[in-house]
Amino acid sequence: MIKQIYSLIQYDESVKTMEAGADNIGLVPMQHGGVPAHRVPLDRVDKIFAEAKRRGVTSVAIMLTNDPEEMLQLAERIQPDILHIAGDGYAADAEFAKRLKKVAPHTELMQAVLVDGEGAIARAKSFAPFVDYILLDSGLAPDTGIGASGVTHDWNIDAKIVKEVNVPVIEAGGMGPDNVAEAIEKIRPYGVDSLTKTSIKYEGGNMEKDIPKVKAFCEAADAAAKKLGL
Ligand SMILES: O=C(O)c1ccccc1N[C@@H]1O[C@H](COP(=O)(O)O)[C@@H](O)[C@H]1O
Repeated sequence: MIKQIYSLIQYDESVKTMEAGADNIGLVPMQHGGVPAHRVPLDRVDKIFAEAKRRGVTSVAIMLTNDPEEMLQLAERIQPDILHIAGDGYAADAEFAKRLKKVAPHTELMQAVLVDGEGAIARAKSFAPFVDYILLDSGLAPDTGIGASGVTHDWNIDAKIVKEVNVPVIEAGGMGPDNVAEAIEKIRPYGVDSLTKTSIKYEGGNMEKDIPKVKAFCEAADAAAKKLGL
């Protein structure tokens, strides 16, 4: 079971998050869009992703800008393992996937799908022919895009998507140590993702990872997957 942990900001907390069991680490490289306090300067992104590579941890860069040209420039500059598109006004298409391969040949593509009703099933299916992963998430906010809501959505829809879409699915949205096992049992995803419930949030939008909670999340996910033989 892949455990994907967002949103890393500092180098030290990134190292501790990897040590706590994260398989994928996600962050917001400096760009137009997203929560300002979460944006990471590119020289620090390089340092964090180099350490991830050294440890065999997958690096994920989330795109909250709605400008595909800015996304491609960032992908070319950063060369993340996965580019995660989650803006409120632009979603990946086949042409974008082709262009991404040209500028970042080793970068895989992950598209966030807002699960706001049964219509999410058709949306997820429409991305499947050209993305490497689908991430199912909750909450759409102007400027900050799909996710970071800290709330769950209808897991029955997610379970249908996992069965019907032939692409690995990462489950996100309000996931934490308290509910990750239940989500895995119900949805049977390829991976699970957590931000809010494994972070300490401060006034003004600043936050840091809560390392004991990251560890508890990873352990609970692994135990649930083992129990189910996943
Ligand atoms: O990571 C961010 O800063 C971010 C900002 C804006 C939208 C999405 C973002 N991250 C993604 O949202 C999920 C779910 O968050 P939560 O656990 O419900 O709070 C997060 O893990 C990222 O995939």
